[in-house]
Amino acid sequence: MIIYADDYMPYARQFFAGFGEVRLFSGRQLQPEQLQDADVLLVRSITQVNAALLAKASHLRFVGTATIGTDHVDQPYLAERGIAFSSAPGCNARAVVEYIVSSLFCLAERYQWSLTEQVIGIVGVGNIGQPLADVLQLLGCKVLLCDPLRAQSEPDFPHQPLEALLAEADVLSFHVPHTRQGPHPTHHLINADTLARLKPNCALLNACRGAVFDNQALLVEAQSGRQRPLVLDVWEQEPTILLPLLPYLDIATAHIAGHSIEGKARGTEQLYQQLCQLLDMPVTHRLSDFCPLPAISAVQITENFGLPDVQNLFRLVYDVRRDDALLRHHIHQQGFDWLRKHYPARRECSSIALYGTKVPDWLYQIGFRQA
Ligand SMILES: NC(=O)c1ccc[n+]([C@@H]2O[C@H](COP(=O)([O-])OP(=O)(O)OC[C@H]3O[C@@H](n4cnc5c(N)ncnc54)[C@H](O)[C@@H]3O)[C@@H](O)[C@H]2O)c1
Ligand SMILES: O=C(O)[C@H](O)[C@H](O)COP(=O)(O)O
Repeated sequence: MIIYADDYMPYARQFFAGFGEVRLFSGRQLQPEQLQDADVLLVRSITQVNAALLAKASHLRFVGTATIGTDHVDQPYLAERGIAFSSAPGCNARAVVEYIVSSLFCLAERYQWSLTEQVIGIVGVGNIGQPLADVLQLLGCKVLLCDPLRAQSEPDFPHQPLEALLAEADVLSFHVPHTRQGPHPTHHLINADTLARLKPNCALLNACRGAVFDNQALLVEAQSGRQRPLVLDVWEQEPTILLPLLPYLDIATAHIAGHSIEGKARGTEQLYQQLCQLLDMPVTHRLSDFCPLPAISAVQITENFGLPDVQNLFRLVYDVRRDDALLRHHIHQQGFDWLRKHYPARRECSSIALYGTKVPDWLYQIGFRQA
């Protein structure tokens, strides 16, 4: 069996070598000729998987993407060809939650907000939006949820229409897939019209897909003198991003919200498990076999620990300002893809065990580990 895997997929050889020969490729450079003998294709979000790419892949049985988003894969085409497909739902959801929480700490410090006084709207309440809402509620924030699809299938889901969030929220964070069709398309949900309906200082955060925000409309608004807090991890037309927007952003990063070591490696592990199932093979590898020890693995919490201290604890694990500085420093010389390929190690809260006789339960609920 020949397995083609993106060269930026951690532990691909370790997980997949038992199935056959693993060949690595560079995500944006993959050509149809390379896939002539491929049985399995494992990609990340930068490879467009469609009829053109797979034209010569006559042996292909399985395509996997080690990502949550699937907008780069033509799934109907795979189904037509009888090629099994799997994504990695939830693999890096924790990392994205921690990216947003870190961004909110940063905005709160910069603008001297009390987070507990902010109304935070979450658009898209799935594998990322729901735990984000839970964490923010544990931190004492008021949260409004918008997810019309969940509202349809779950009668008790506390859905508020987007209109309400636009009018009431002090912060809006988006966690939807990028869609152009269906009853609730998300393409350019934020555009000139919706921007005009927001509170003037409403902060906008996008860590889902670039085209959920009309980037040009953001630039026009910013250049007109209205400067709201803005956080962008994802951009239209990556890797060629709208550079004139950069000076107006509070936090700008290179589509790395989900790039914790755990998040990326879980993606590989989930695809490995899917392939084992498809081929009826036993699961013999686990992420814990490969994941390195974190640099800091334990913290002592005393009885004086309170809500205001959580920001310091959190910053021990992840501080989004590091990634913002990396983008601003390297984007002109090295570029967007280089930043993603050379992303420095980052762990999740679960890598830190908390010790102490009175560790508040909510710290574990936020994601830290029990010693
Ligand atoms: N920046 C990153 O590194 C990164 C990492 C992971 C995922 N993502 C992106 O985030 C997206 C969300 O991830 P997830 O795991 O939460 O996905 P999910 O499928 O679990 O949840 C998405 C939710 O959005 C809802 N939704 C769809 N259309 C909507 C609309 N018009 N308005 C409001 N809600 C709508 C769905 O009902 C669903 O509950 C992914 O599709 C992916 O594109 C980005
Ligand atoms: O959808 C996802 O899971 C994320 O956008 C993912 O983190 C993208 O990272 P990439 O696959 O491009 O490295």
